[in-house]
Amino acid sequence: MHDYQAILNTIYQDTKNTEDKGVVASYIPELAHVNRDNFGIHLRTSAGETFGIGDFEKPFSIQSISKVLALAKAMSLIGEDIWKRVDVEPSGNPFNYLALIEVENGIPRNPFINAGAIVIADILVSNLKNPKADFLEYIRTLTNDQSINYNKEVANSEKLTGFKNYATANLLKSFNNLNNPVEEVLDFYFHQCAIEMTCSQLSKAFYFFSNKGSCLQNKVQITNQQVKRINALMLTCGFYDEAGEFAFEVGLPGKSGVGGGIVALLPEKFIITVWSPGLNKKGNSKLGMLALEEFTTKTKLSIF
Ligand SMILES: NC(=O)CC[C@H](N)C(=O)O
Repeated sequence: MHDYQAILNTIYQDTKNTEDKGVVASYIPELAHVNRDNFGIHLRTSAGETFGIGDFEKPFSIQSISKVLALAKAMSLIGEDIWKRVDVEPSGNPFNYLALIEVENGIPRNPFINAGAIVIADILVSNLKNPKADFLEYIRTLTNDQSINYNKEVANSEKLTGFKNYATANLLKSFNNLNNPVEEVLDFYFHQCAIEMTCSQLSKAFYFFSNKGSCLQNKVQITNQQVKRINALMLTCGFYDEAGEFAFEVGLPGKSGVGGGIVALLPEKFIITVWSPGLNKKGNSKLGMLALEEFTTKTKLSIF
């Protein structure tokens, strides 16, 4: 049995004073105000025990971490039909890379690069009655927490400056892989990314990926097979052109966001969430990667 609290404390102390903490994302202007010194780690075991250190109860912008929850919701709505519109291969390119869409005739490489996530957003806009309200409700149900909300300033900030995402959506539309108007899909996508959650709320939300598809309240959200697929995608595509490095150093399925959060999990064992807003060159949390590497090294708990 591991003493998780002691392990988290050690990792926090070891990592906190790293000199190069990376750079806070500023291409979404509203995110640039976040203090780079925030640092929190939270772990939830499958048995329901929880451990935390540092800023694990402070809300932050989950950004691309939301893409995993959006994919899970879309899979529960339309199942295997998703794969007619999005592929399941790692892209080896940055999350907002445009050229591949053109080369591959409008079928994004995977659901976690922006192009793929925008197609998933389109599926949710088509299949949810009140897309923004229903998606928020989904996350509140997964976590059993009504306090979770969108940060409208972050969503609007991205709407004003998200030229590359507009280009992506327009390109997808030109290949007939977007059924709804670009504005509507991106409004949903920017809100989805602008959800604010704490490390402990994210550990709760991702619980069903470590629990064969059943959430905290033991309600089945997606099938066991769908969970296997989503975890496989997190492992191969969750960190864009750094997915290999994350598997190599950490060895867990996981997902990052430019808000500086990373969630990773070991099926039927635990979910661990780290938040440190400074990013490395690939757009993944610098200290988050270091902390998770130390965690799986110390505990020897990885899928390998
Ligand atoms: N990697 C990320 O977290 C990117 C999400 C951000 N909303 C974007 O579309 O650019």
